[in-house]
Amino acid sequence: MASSSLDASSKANILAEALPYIQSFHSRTFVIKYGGNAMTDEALKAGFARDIALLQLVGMRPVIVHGGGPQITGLLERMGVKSEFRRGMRVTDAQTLEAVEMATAKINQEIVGLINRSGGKAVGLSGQDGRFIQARKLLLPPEAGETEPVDIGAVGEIERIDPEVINLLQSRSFVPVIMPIGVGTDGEVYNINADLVAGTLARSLDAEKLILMTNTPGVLNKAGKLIPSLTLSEVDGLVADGTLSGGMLPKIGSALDAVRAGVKSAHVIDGRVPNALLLELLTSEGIGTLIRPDGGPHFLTDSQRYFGDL
Ligand SMILES: Nc1ncnc2c1ncn2[C@@H]1O[C@H](COP(=O)(O)OP(=O)(O)O)[C@@H](O)[C@H]1O
Ligand SMILES: CC(=O)N[C@@H](CCC(=O)OP(=O)(O)O)C(=O)O
Repeated sequence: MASSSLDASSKANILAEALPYIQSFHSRTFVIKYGGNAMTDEALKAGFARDIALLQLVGMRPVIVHGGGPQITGLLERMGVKSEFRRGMRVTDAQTLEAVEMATAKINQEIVGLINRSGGKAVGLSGQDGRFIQARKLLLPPEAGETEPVDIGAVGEIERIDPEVINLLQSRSFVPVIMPIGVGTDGEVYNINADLVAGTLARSLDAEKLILMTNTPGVLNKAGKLIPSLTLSEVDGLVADGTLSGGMLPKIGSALDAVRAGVKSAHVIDGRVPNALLLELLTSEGIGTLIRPDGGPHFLTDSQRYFGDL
């Protein structure tokens, strides 16, 4: 946010602008999804960790859910395995699941380490810890030409999130850093899209905001221009006319589910912008796309409907 080239008065103005946000967001929970596509650069990752440490130190309660899609794909390539996706979900056989666990665990510890080195207090966990992300096998509803639901292996959908372990960590001022792995009733391990974990978690924790950090300036219109603000009902049209596609669909589905469930707003922001989080949370401008309620018709009744609509 502040650059060393700024004079003292500009720096003071920036701090003064941040103050009301720091006051009103004190003790509030922010679920931040850190997408694999936003963490390609080491300096950016370190900057993200510093921003998280700063938010924690001023009394806010960030909770991080990270992805790792490109990193998982990279590891599989090195193992000589080609990645396959169905409707945005990775087809996950036993070998792929192993790679998902390895790659996401590595990212998890890297983020935890960077936050801790920046003066924050972070703890890494997967949905297996305390069984807090309870999942079941996801079967994709049949589309045109298909008669049966589609089985894509060990991919999970969330049955329930038990927020107890997160509440406990937050009560002791730790920042939870969560990898997108869920557990079934018999201990089966599931690979879950990280956007879906973040959206459900934001609902369970009654978060102030859900912030989705990715590799685009926000939600773009057909001409490629940033849409600064969207209401729930406006999103329907963007899905119907194909403006939103691919990785943006689970993101928007999660954002809408969260906002409909009472999270005050969701934001899609560009994680490649230095200090993107601070700009979004502590300045009047904000960046990216804000998604907010409108009292209009609801998009997506549940994640099943999202999968069915693809
Ligand atoms: N209307 C849209 N606006 C912005 N991005 C879009 C849109 N429709 C599709 N996308 C795609 O969604 C991608 C972000 O999702 P994804 O690749 O899954 O990122 P992440 O790893 O951060 O979850 C963008 O890079 C872009 O290719
Ligand atoms: C089921 C499924 O597709 N899971 C994702 C989990 C990681 C993820 O969501 O990473 P990003 O947020 O970086 O895309 C995967 O295997 O790629």
